Amino acid sequence: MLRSILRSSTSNASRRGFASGASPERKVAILGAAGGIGQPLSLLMKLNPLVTRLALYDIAGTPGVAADVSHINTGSEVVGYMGDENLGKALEGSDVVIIPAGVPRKPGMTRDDLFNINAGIVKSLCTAIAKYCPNVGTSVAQMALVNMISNPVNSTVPIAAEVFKKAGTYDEKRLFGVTTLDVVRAKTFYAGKAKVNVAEVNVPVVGGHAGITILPLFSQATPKANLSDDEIVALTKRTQDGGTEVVEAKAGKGSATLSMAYAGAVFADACLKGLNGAPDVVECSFVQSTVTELPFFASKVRIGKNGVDEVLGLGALSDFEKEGLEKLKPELKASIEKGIKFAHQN
Ligand SMILES: NC(=O)C1=CN([C@@H]2O[C@H](COP(=O)(O)OP(=O)(O)OC[C@H]3O[C@@H](n4cnc5c(N)ncnc54)[C@H](O)[C@@H]3O)[C@@H](O)[C@H]2O)C=CC1
Ligand SMILES: O=C([O-])CC(=O)C(=O)O
Repeated sequence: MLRSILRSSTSNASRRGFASGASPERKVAILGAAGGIGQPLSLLMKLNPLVTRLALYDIAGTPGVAADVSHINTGSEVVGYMGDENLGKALEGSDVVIIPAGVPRKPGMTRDDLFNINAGIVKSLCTAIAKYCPNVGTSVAQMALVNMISNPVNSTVPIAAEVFKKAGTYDEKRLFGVTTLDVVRAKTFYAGKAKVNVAEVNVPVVGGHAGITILPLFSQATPKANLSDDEIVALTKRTQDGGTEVVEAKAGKGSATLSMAYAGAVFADACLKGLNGAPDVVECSFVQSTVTELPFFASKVRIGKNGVDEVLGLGALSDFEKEGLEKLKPELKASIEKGIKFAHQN
């Protein structure tokens, strides 16, 4: 896996940076870098050759994580920042800001049960991003690409959007909810059931990032396989419950961290490639959208030099997927509205 990230990131085309002919300097900041996701994600971003500066921020523990990661003999410079007073320095000049800050679930909790704590954390971090991150090297102030991992993603992304709107820095092309782990799981589970090479599998996952709002489109999965309706129903449920499967297995010690760090690294790598002008960078992500009547929705997104180049449509859906789409809308709508309301009232 590590090799595949490295290989994909070190192809000659990526390293050349396409448009400029030289690999551009890229700063990545990780907020929540000392946590269960943050630490392995810091490691994976240190291995990414598209990164030249890595800023590791947390309220505690980052000096140790940064010292440790900084000894790895790859090209990027690593700096740890701890405490609110250093957040601005961590953020300044960032091209991509990844946010895995906040509390994880325990068995019996939903992602929405994290709202009360994580909404405030995300709001304060996004307020700082709006203040410190507009890149100043360009004629137009441009926000960093924000990769939101903190749950509940269905609400934290709308919160971020409202914070940026209030600050006058909102650019809908630059805000991404990270739903890559749903795709990673869908690929793994499909490959196992269909008995195909997992490295060749593609499965779009649309909707949101909680329970039934996670809608894998196995009818579009490639390579094609003749799976029964019952097998598709079971694969769909397992993908939707993938997070809970890990929460229960960890039995009170948190939620997915290692697979999430991998997924976060894949998504951040796609953002860096897009910024650098690589062609055809497409990943699923929860973004501002007109694909359905909901203001935010996860679907395939083409990422380019300014962030979202194009939000791709859903394509042909099976009857089972059409039903799943209608079923998820009320929950997703409520989660989005909850986030917006929180941002307005706090
Ligand atoms: N989008 C997705 O697919 C996934 C999202 N998650 C979510 O990611 C979040 C983090 O999960 P873990 O890393 O397992 O939790 P963790 O508790 O291990 O780490 C969270 C880190 O955030 C830090 N933190 C808290 N407040 C902060 C603030 N104001 N500024 C900066 N850092 C702050 C903590 O000090 C801690 O180091 C959770 O909300 C979890 O639900 C987890 C897995 C998948
Ligand atoms: O389930 C959780 O709480 C963490 C998460 O979002 C995931 O693993 O997909």
